[in-house]
Amino acid sequence: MAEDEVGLADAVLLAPLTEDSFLHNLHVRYKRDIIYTYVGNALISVNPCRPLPLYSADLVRTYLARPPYLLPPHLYAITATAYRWVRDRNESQCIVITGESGAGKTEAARVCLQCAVVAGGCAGGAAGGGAAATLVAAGTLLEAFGNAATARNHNASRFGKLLDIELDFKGEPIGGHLTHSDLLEKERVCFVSDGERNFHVLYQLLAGADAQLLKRLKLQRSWEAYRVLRGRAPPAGSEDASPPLRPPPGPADPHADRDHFAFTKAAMKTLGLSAAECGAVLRILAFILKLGNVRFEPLHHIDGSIGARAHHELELRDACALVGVDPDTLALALGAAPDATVPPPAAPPTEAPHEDECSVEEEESSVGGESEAWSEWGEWGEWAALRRDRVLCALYSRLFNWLVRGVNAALRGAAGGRRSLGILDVYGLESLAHNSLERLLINYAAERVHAAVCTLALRRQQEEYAREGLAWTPLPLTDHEAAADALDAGPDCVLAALRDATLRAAPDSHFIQRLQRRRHPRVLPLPPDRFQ
Ligand SMILES: Nc1ncnc2c1ncn2[C@@H]1O[C@H](COP(=O)(O)OP(=O)(O)OP(=O)(O)O)[C@@H](O)[C@H]1O
Repeated sequence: MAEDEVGLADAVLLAPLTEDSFLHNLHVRYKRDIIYTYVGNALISVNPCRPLPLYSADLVRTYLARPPYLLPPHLYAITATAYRWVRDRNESQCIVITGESGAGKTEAARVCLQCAVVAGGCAGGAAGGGAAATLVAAGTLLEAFGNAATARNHNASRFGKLLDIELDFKGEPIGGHLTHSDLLEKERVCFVSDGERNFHVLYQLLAGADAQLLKRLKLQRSWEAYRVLRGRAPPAGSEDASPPLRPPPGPADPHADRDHFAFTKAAMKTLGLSAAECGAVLRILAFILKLGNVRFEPLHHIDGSIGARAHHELELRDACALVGVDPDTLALALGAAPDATVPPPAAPPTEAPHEDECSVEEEESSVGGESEAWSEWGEWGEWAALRRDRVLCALYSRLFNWLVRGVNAALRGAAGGRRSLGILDVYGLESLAHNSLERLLINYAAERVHAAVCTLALRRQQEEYAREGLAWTPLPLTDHEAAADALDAGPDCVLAALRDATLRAAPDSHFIQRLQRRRHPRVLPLPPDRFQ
């Protein structure tokens, strides 16, 4: 049976068009491995969760040569149409990919990029060389540093990105630009939830580095040796190297991390990073792994007060030697005196920053708080651990931004480049039991994109029907815009209240009280420190 005979290739033609008939159509097609279905100009892709023989350079050329309505629905049709508009009409286009986490957005973005690269090759450029190779290398590098295994997706993007591919008048890619939202889920670098993994590159380094490199970086091969990779913190009093409660999910192929390390290194080279820069990147990664292992123990000062001292001092010194930082200065900056001769730093704040920002579970569980002295130490130890985690988050985030700048420098097109073909791959919506500030902002960005898509695809269409006097049953639209407005529009919105509270350095409880006073109809404050 030909593909176009399985269900309907365009759901708009379903009669009656109901939610049930729509889902049934997708299901019928999916059972025959037909994962793509149109809804007018939009394409629905159902994740097959296994490789299908749907992609090839020859097929790209077929879609480039023929109009989309003569061929079955495919991402190539969407990309080829957008590509032709840029090339032939000199109008910039953007392919917007949305869906929840694990839906297949990143894979779809990869397919769109592959299609654009092959199309550029057909236009005269050497596919696989020049800007095309740089674009592919950029994808590989950012996936290594910006993706991680989560409970839902073994390769989840932890940042949103818009890749603009600049085309010349022949349609050949001559450069590009990557915009990322500066919203990398950086807290993952210091704390991984049970059953999840840290950023891929950290495992790749341990699995793929040869013995000499490991030695130079003072690293051990086993990821279990590193707290930031182990996931859940070990129970109180246990050794640092204790196994995780549940091992993080590794890639299906046991050698994948090792093999991907070679791809990541090759991508850095293709993007023009010098050997010295690549070495510095690896040293920073090693520093993160080692500093993450540094814990704190009580330090009794001569004046009777209690402070904190780095427990794994050798690890601290090794880590600092990698990046040229003085370990005593770093220990002091973290609030931990390197030895008793150093005076204790200023008193820790009365209101410690919220655990949302970085978990300190390990230290929390290792301090009993039974005596006054221990509870005092608990505050110090917790504060020092929190600072350590903040350093890790900030460092990784800056490293990531630096890499994105490097990618953009490598992608910079020839002056006077024409319009661009954009591929927007936003974060997937995720609702977890505990949603941190970063997750709130990620979901907020997704709501805004959904709002834009709904406005373009549905609301405007209905307005057009109304203008033309056509009879139709109006579709009830989920109001993504109102959800996003609750966060960012008007003086009563959540983000305005949060900004005020931050500027005043007010504790969480004040922020929640402020939300209570503002009585936003869509925001439910849950004192003392949460809201829905
Ligand atoms: N077209 C496809 N063919 C084969 N497998 C696919 C396809 N799309 C997705 N998958 C599988 O599903 C997994 C999740 O897809 P992907 O990483 O693209 O999701 P996502 O929507 O980008 O998720 P997140 O928002 O968490 O980054 C992929 O790693 C892959 O194994």
